[in-house]
Amino acid sequence: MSSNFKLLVKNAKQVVLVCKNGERYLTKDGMQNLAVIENGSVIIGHDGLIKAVGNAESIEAQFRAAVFDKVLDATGMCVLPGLVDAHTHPVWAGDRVHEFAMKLAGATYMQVHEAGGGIHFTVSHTCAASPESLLEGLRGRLERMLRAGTTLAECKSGYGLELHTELKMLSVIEAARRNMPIGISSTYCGAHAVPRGKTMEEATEDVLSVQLPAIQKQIAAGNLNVDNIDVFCERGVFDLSATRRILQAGKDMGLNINFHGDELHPMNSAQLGAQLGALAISHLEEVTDEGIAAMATTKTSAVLLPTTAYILRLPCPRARDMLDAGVIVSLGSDFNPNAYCCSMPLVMHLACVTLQMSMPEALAAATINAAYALKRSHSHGSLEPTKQGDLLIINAPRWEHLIYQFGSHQELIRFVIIKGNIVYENDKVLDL
Ligand SMILES: N=CN[C@@H](CCC(=O)O)C(=O)O
Ligand SMILES: [Zn+2]
Repeated sequence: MSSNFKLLVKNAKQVVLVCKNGERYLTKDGMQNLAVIENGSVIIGHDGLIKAVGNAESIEAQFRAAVFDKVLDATGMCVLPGLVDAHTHPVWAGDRVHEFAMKLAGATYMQVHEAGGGIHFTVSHTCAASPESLLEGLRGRLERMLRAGTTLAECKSGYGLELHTELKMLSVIEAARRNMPIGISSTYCGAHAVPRGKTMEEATEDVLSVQLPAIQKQIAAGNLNVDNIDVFCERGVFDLSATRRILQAGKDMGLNINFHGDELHPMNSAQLGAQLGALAISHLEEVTDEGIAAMATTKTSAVLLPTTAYILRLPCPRARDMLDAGVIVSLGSDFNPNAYCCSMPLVMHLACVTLQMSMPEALAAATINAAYALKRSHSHGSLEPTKQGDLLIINAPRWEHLIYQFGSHQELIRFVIIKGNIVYENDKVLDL
């Protein structure tokens, strides 16, 4: 007999929907009061979409006669939406463990960068690497993210800074997008640093008249999907006017504006992003009150990256002020050779402890709001009928354990499911 549905996850102690009325993002009280069903079940169809989610008894009564390809009994466990990582740099060669030692000894991020290390070090290794080896590295990192519960990740280029290597990175991201189960939002970040030997003006011209047109051609030919445009808007990197020109050119090509701003110095990046209709701005450690107000008005998401302030010992972004102002706060791992963290559960933990977010706020920021920052919240970020069937099953009696037990996602996550398919199963999870 042919089955009616792909998957039934039944009898979970809690099913965290996050939201249940089709909200595209959450702010203020909405982030504090997440939708949670006690003793719930979820059904996913053959098309990979959620067909029903609700109280276990009523789902049982309603679908008594249905046939499922697979049934998972989640008794004693909790179901959460797949996590969304709104900011990563996962394509590169050459680690920077030696720089970690320098920074621990007192060097700042910009001192390392200006001495030819940092992004420049990664650029020289990435330029020299073959696409095959970059793809192998990317695959391992995305698998690590997936095992930590990430089912949709933003992935940036930006360690090429010239056309050939930027295209190589975007093609590697495209290959992962076509062949791996994890969802990917692809970002062109050719203006991640000013290449050695060039001025900012020359680098800006190269992005505008060489790189962007060539990328546009590849998109039109169906060889690449690129979703977002990014610039590192920072003193000594790209100033406000160069950032504006590049972001506007990307927007004119149909890309979403999603860029690095106000990280090390107040640059008025948030105000610029709001003026340009940016979907999201990342970092914001140095955002001003005016910047916060502008982002709240234009519904530009603030992608906060607690690993950056932690590892560089920077002042933390003012998450509470942003939340109180009604900014759509989301979270990302900022995975890169400077901040080697693939784990959104750990990022949520840091957000709670170092940014003073509550656990529901952190989960909303790592699901529906991160999906909003990638323009995917119509299909991702909550467990609601018609959305993609991406979820985690954790072996704990309350969902908050995923944040509370920091560094323990390997012990907690029992299943990761994407489009109703089990993409990771951990049968070593024991009752703790
Ligand atoms: N700040 C700029 N870009 C990255 C760091 C990239 C790197 O150091 O390689 C970030 O988001 O933290
Ligand atoms: Zn970054």
